[in-house]
Amino acid sequence: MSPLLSVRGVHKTYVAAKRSKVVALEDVDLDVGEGEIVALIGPSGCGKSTLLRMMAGLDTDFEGDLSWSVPPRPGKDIGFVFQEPALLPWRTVRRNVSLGLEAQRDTSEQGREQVTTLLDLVGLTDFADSFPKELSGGMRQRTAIARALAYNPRILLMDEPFGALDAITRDRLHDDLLRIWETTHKTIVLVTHSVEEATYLADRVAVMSARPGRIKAVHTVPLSRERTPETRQLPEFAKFAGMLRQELV
Ligand SMILES: Nc1ncnc2c1ncn2[C@@H]1O[C@H](COP(=O)(O)OP(=O)(O)OP(=O)(O)O)[C@@H](O)[C@H]1O
Repeated sequence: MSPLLSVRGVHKTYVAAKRSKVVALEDVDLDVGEGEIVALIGPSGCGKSTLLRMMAGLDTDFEGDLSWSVPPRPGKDIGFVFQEPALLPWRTVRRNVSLGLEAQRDTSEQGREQVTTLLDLVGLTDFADSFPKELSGGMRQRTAIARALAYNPRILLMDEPFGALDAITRDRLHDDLLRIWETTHKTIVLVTHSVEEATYLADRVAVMSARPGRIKAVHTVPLSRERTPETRQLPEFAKFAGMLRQELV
């Protein structure tokens, strides 16, 4: 079966201040299968966010090919979650989540029900009428995840979505994301700095090397798809995370 997204021979050079050039990505190849969770890890500045932004269609100024089995419809098929949730402070949680639907002028009953279902899925039903300032960091990020899912994108691109959270909240959100995945089977590409996060969440982990960013290796996570807090205690978990850590040095 052909992958949902195929990245082939991608090069990206930024022209920075004073016309100095930064080669951010060099000869990057990567496949992302339908329904797969792929983690991108690598040292700071290796081009993870750059690659994700290309996948999102936010950066089209590069060499190489990025092809989709079914081309994504702009504003509909790609959901993006950033490290900072960037919610609109004057809108309630429900109205932040429904933002994408409103932008598409979707005022259907089905759209409203989808928002209600998502609020339930991310555990925010009781906070639907709260404003962002009344939420914890984890709740804000849950709102951002629900917002990205509201228009039912085919792929969810997440750029260090849990990086700003404390360890306990982060672990909880990992389980929330896996629960969402079990319900939706969304394709997810996740940028992270954490080898544990990559191991716990992903089917495959792409390890990138330092500048210029290249894909050094792509590993299949040797764990069953069903991940529970006990998974973190398994010897295979520690061994795989340890191997990733070694690859990053
Ligand atoms: N708009 C830009 N103009 C010039 N250089 C840029 C720009 N954006 C990124 N870069 C450079 O491209 C390289 C890759 O940046 P990118 O943000 O993709 O890395 P990253 O792996 O996501 O980093 P981090 O893990 O620290 O978030 C870095 O050297 C960065 O300085």
